[in-house]
Amino acid sequence: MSAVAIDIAEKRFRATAGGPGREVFRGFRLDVGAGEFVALLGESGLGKTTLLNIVAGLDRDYRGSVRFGTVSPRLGYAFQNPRLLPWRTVLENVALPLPPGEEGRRRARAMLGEVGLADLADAYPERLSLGQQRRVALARAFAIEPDVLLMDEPFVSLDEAGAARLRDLLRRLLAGRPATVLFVTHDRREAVELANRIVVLEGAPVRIVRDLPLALTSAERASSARIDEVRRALGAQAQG
Ligand SMILES: Nc1ncnc2c1ncn2[C@@H]1O[C@H](COP(=O)(O)OP(=O)(O)OP(=O)(O)O)[C@@H](O)[C@H]1O
Repeated sequence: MSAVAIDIAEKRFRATAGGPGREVFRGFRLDVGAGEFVALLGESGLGKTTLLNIVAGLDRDYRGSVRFGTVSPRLGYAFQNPRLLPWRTVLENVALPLPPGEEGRRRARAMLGEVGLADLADAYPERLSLGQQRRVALARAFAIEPDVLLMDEPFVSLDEAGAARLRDLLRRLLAGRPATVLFVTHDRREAVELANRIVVLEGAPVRIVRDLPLALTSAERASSARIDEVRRALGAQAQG
């Protein structure tokens, strides 16, 4: 049984005074197996965020269904923008999805330690660099020990070294707490380094044009030559 079975018969945004209506999905299906790390690649404005929002249950205005392999799965969501609450401390931001009280704060503190930000627990988000804010967002997404983790370009706008450090961190976090991951990116290198399945999307409406399983060893993932080879194999459809 799939961990996530997505079946979107139709999703459209209605026309508003500011713009035309748009059909984003029609007859779209994607099944994700338990423990898979699926990278979703596709052009800007295609519908990738909309897809994650539908899976997360944040957007219910569509025809179709999203089914999960477990009853009441825990969903973690790392948004494109870290979306930290500026009036809450770093610790309070990580504790947000946890039950209130001392146990939640203890878990949030432990997560902050795992992402290397224990020292900043009492700071406010405005003091943090973008890379640190993204670490906090990761800590918050992992704090609930998610069964399914949705990630929307979580490392965009960082320099290459910063993004590489966060990719390492994500791998370490997942090694400790395996989850099924849907990871949106524009970056083929990032997809090849992280994923064990790459799904290339085109549209509109969104359709799957490549669905590539990747069984790379960690040594192969660290090899630029091997990564370039897979990037080429992905073809011209994917950017990055
Ligand atoms: N609330 C909304 N109302 C109307 N149109 C919307 C709304 N949200 C998204 N859209 C439109 O739906 C399409 C898909 O948007 P979405 O944000 O899902 O794309 P995306 O693939 O995630 O893009 P990017 O890679 O740039 O983040 C876009 O054309 C967008 O303008």
